[in-house]
Amino acid sequence: MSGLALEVSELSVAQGGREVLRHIGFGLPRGAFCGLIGSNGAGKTTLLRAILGLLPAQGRIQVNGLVGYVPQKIQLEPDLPVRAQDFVALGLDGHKFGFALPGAKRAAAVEAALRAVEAEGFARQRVGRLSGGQQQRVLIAHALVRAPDLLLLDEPLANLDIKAAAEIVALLKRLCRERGVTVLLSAHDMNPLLPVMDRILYVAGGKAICGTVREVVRTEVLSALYGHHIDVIGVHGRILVVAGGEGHDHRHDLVHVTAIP
Ligand SMILES: Nc1ncnc2c1ncn2[C@@H]1O[C@H](COP(=O)(O)OP(=O)(O)OP(=O)(O)O)[C@@H](O)[C@H]1O
Repeated sequence: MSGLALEVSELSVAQGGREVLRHIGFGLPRGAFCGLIGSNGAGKTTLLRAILGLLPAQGRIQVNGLVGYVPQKIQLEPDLPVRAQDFVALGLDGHKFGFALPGAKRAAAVEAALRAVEAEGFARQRVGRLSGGQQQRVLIAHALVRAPDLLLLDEPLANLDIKAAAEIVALLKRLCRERGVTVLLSAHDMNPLLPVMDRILYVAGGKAICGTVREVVRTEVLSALYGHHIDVIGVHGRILVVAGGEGHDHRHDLVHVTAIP
């Protein structure tokens, strides 16, 4: 059996008639924590949706196991009469499961997923009334309840404060370590992920490069990816990735990084 949880080669994906990703390829080892990093519009959501088979794509995508997905920006109404534990149980009813689990097994699966994200304490509260960080835990438990091998998360740290984001990152890292789950998590800021990333998958200009942070976050590597000069600069214990060049749109190209491990 392959030691890879996900293998992608020669993948091209178009959105609205435009090729957003062009001939990208990478592999993720089982149990790896991989940050999918890129500016807004770089194609992170497109890649995750292609892996899920939700978008037509050219090339090869092989997922070795079951996939769980935490989509971007779910809005949960405060008055939605659904408790956190009920929401997690809905994860068992996905069309791919095909049959209903008996009650006791169902309850045990929900309980295990809630425990994995340390959400037992608010399991009986209405999901729409939980804090952003608590809701994110419930969304992860919803994706975890079928015990996926590969967990895809689309910008799960957006809208969280630094502490809540760090807690989510730590619990995801624990899932990698203790359960061998492979995590692919998209973010426009790699900063909060630096302490945990085994791999970084950096997307820019329709291309992608995958490796360790040390291998990828380098002036020459990112310059080649962007197709113009990039500086990776250390400032006050942080590292800035700065894109320059005449006629280039600078708005999204400053990425703050605390340290290269
Ligand atoms: N349904 C669609 N129809 C047409 N173009 C689309 C569609 N969805 C996305 N795009 C375009 O594809 C490109 C990649 O979008 P995508 O959402 O994958 O980027 P992203 O890296 O996830 O960015 P963000 O962080 O802003 O979500 C963008 O230029 C976007 O405008």
